[in-house]
Amino acid sequence: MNRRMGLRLTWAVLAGAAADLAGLGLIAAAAWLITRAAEQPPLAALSVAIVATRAFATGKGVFRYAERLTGHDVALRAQAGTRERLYQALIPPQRPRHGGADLLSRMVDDTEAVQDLLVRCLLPATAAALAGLAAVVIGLTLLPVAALVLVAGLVVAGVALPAGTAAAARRWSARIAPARAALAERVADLVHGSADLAAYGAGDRALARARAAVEALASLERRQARVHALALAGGTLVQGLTVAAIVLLAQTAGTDSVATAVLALTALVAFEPVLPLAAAGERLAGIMAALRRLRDVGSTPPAVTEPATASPTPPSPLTVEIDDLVVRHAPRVLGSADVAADLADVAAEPVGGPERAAVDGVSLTLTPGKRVALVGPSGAGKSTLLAALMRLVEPESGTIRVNGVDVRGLASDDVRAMMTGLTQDPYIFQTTLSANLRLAGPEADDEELRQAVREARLEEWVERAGWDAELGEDGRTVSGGQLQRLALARALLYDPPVLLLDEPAEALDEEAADALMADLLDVTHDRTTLLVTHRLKGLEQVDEIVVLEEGRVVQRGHHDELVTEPGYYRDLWESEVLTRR
Ligand SMILES: Nc1ncnc2c1ncn2[C@@H]1O[C@H](COP(=O)(O)OP(=O)(O)OP(=O)(O)O)[C@@H](O)[C@H]1O
Repeated sequence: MNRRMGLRLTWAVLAGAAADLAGLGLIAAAAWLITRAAEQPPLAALSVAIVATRAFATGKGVFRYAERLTGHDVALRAQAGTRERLYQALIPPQRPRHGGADLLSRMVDDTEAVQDLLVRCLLPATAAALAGLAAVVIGLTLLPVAALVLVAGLVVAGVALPAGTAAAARRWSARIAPARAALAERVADLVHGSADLAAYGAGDRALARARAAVEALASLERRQARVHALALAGGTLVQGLTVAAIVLLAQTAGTDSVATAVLALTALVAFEPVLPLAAAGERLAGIMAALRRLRDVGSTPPAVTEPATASPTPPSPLTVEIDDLVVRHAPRVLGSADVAADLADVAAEPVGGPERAAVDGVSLTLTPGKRVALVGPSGAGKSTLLAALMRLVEPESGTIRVNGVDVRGLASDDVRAMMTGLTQDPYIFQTTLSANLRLAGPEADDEELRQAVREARLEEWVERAGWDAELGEDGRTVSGGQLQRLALARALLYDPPVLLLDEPAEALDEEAADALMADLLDVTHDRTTLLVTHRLKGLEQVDEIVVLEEGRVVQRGHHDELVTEPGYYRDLWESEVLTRR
């Protein structure tokens, strides 16, 4: 927290405390005024109390307004700062530890916890402590033993009860968080899987499971609400007992009626800011869990380490040399990190043993204008190799050099400016078709856009739909083939010195895929390209074909050589030829 925030927070605390003190003063002055007035003294004897009562009444409103204004100002600023830091923590590619929904909840709910920490916990607790202190001082001046009773009551209601509610909330959240996560999963299944559930008549069963999850959560929440209500009732009981004890003590000590009234009413009012602390204690448990989750996102290490001082980007033309590269993915994490954080003690467990290397000693050279095709069965490590080239994963060993410069010495953004292209899961944004393309070329003119669209064989659709057609989130309003071609057009528009293409013909029908591959092999002529593909037709045009299996290069060469060698390539080629007949 910087100095200005600290200052704003101090003002908010002071305003809150002043409002509570004014409330206390108002009751003390009013109690004195009423009881003294009953004794019918001359009016002059009451004038100070009358003015004080008015001043306290006005002051209470003004200070409360000031507290709300400054308190919310400081809390909203703190929340905005937390959100900004979270965004910044998310910018560098990370190991995928949190899913989209989980991150969204951290972004929205957990950052609100920062606001609640200040507005609902820290400010009220400080103001309540100051008001309590003032009430005790008033008590000490009138009847010290009553002040002691007041201290005891305030400590029970303001410290013991909130500590109890915080502990209970921690225990309850350990039971409620998994129930809530289970319900969220059931609802997500119902929403996203509605078409499949309807197709197989499984809707009723899924609904019954969701209802059971609702019931389980509701039952836990009802029990938690009972504990909450008991705690609040306990606070009010302590308040009543304290006031009764003070009145009794005052009467036993023979205190006059004016002082007794002041003592009793001051004690009553001193509890006002203290009683909500039981609810604040309960909220505090959730807030601490949210802050832990935020820290967890902030502490997620970036997927790759940036150099302390980045080397300058080598000038084109570029030669990329991959030498004995080994890439191993981090073990997958069991369950939602969110739930794990809520349970606090349940550490996120890696599933299974250490992962086998996804890329295991691959060497490959891309000279300017050379086209290399990477083929291999699913899970062979093709996309992982592309991810290593784009600096999205850190290799375990081996090197990638561009014109002799190790990519680890370059800023990862600079590496991606040199080597990038079509990724395996392209994302289509909820905006117009042309804006989706311009993502890869904000400066591109209309002719460049049209050329990229032509090269990706997207012309017909663009003509039909129009450049301003609004596309749905994640490309939900476009077909799989259109989505793939749009992403390809993006890559072609960006036109990096080394073009990486991950299965460009994926999700297209045979004819469209053949046509796209033929065009692609045309447009990549003389472009340095690394092409991951499952289709072998046309690969006789590329300079080298590398066959990967279980992360290792098992065959490499030209199409004509590979179709004569027994192995994955020849088998795939034969089955492709057979299906084309
Ligand atoms: N983010 C990840 N975390 C952990 N393991 C991963 C991750 N991504 C891929 N893997 C694993 O690494 C191995 C190689 O995966 P990769 O996606 O590179 O294969 P691929 O050859 O591109 O497969 P496909 O042709 O199906 O796309 C697989 O065993 C896969 O399960």
